[in-house]
Amino acid sequence: MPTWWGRKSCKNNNNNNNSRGISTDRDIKSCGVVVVVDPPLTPTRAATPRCSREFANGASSSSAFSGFDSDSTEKRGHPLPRPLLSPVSIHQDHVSGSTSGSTSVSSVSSSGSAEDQSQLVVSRGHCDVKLNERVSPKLVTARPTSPLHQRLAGVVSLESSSTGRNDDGRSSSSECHPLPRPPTSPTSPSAVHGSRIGGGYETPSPSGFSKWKKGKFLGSGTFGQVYQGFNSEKGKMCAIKEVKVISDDQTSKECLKQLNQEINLLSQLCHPNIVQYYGSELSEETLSVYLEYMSGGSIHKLLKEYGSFTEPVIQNYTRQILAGLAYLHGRNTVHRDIKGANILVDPNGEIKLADFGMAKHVTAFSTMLSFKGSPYWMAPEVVMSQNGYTHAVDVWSLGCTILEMATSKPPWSQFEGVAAIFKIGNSKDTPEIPEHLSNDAKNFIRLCLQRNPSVRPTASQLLDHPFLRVHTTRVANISMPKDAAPRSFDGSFSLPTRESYPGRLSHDNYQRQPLSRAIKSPRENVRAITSLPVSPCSSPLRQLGPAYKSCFLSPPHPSYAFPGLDSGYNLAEFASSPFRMKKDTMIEPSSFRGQTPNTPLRSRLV
Ligand SMILES: Nc1ncnc2c1ncn2[C@@H]1O[C@H](COP(=O)(O)OP(=O)(O)OP(=O)(O)O)[C@@H](O)[C@H]1O
Repeated sequence: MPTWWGRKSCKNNNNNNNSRGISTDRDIKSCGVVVVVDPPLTPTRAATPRCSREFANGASSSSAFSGFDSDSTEKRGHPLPRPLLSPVSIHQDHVSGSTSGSTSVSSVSSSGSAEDQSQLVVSRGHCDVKLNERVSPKLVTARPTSPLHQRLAGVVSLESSSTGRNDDGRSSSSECHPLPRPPTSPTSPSAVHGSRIGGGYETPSPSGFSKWKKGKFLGSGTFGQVYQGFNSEKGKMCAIKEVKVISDDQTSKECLKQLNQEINLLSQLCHPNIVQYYGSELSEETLSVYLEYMSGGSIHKLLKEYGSFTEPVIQNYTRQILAGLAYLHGRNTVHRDIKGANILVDPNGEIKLADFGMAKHVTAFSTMLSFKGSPYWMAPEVVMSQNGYTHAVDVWSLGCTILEMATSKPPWSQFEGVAAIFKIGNSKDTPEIPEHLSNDAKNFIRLCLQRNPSVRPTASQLLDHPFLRVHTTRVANISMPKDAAPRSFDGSFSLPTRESYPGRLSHDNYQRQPLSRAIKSPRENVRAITSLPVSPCSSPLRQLGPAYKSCFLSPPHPSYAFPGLDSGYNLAEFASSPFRMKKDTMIEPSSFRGQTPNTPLRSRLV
């Protein structure tokens, strides 16, 4: 069994043995990066009764997105409507790699400074707080409007640097004044519960009673344990992600920071293909995050249990992953750790992106130089830490995840950690693509795995790819959520027309198809998608593809043909397309506009 399968065994495990074979700093430095091997976790103390408080999201701060990069958002303003406010903001580029999972790697930035700072900056609304002392519990209750849980702040013990400055150059302040509370969104789960949004901290029960009941253990991640959970007030299931709070343990601090980052980010997001955040609580010794429960577990787990997926399943999952990514990227956020283990599946085959501990907001002034994620899924530019990187890293990782779904293994899994990193970063090779996949699938994967990130298509563009465009709506009785359909820039649904892709109308593999009917409206497009027949082979685009030979052919559905649009993609044409992703456009303020889906917030209450 390849060593990469053994990754779980080294997470939060005292027998932390770095199963990926990433052995020494020296080895990795030789290929341009520094790998920090996990130290074993400090054994956790026995749990004490909960004295739970949900994080207040309510402290108002105009820099609600400051957790991504508060500096730039404050200076430039955020063109999107202000999202729900975040309790804790963390300058993530300075996340330590030192205690992350065995596959987490910290690189040397272009400036030559390793990003393994153990001292972190927490930004609290308007003021960045230098938190290097444990704050007394009395102080916590005296400042109920603060968005940051004071006790957590004390435990995480954060400070920016010895200079007292954040890495963005702004002074840290040890003062933080109470902020007015913002109006709450009626659609927000937290608002309804009155626990997190705008309500300040929930009054802790003297008995330590929590409405969230912890159930069976689901698994360990790099940053904590996950349990099944139950909301005793609402009677709904949830997943509980838990990290022990141990004030003097560096690993615990790192885990807390990652979890806070996840809270911060997830609380801003609402999309059918992104796991929903319900709330969080800090007990005496534990930070718990309550998330939408996905009973199917991860794609990684399904692959392990049932083997590789068939192409229609890959198609369906990929489409949903991309819908989530397009939404995320539309909010200028990069996931940075897309892989089977971080993509959850529900019993109906609905897919949700999870594990936002690595995610990062991209701003006009920052490109990312940190080296985070899982090596086998990492884009070359991440491995090489060259010139920063952008949303394209997720597209590369998606390509790797498709290969993972098709073969049960990530690309280059035959290589040990350092060799794999070298292969990704220093070779010209691209991962092997299985022969059994259709031409559409192969073409799609090749587009994702282009070494030059600037020619990789964006997630939104990939949603229009024939591999996904022609699809079944039901795979094993799976209904495709309408939000997983191609989403146009303004959040409405649309299918591509000749006008939208002027440069992509030919491909050797496909014949020009006759036009049948024009799609009249985005709504109609959605209906056209969701009412398609089940057979994946009915596509007119597949008539010359290998899938035809091995599948039962059903007649083409009229709505598969689009006016003036050929079926295929031409890699060269795509690369020269004006629609291809350019780094500059990723950070243009104008690109921020209109990408927030205009679907109403879903109320997912536990
Ligand atoms: N919302 C959820 N619903 C159901 N299971 C979940 C949920 N979130 C996580 N899990 C499961 O819990 C386990 C640990 O998840 P976690 O996200 O902590 O780590 P991971 O993604 O496996 O690894 P890493 O953190 O290193 O990326 C996984 O098996 C995952 O499938």
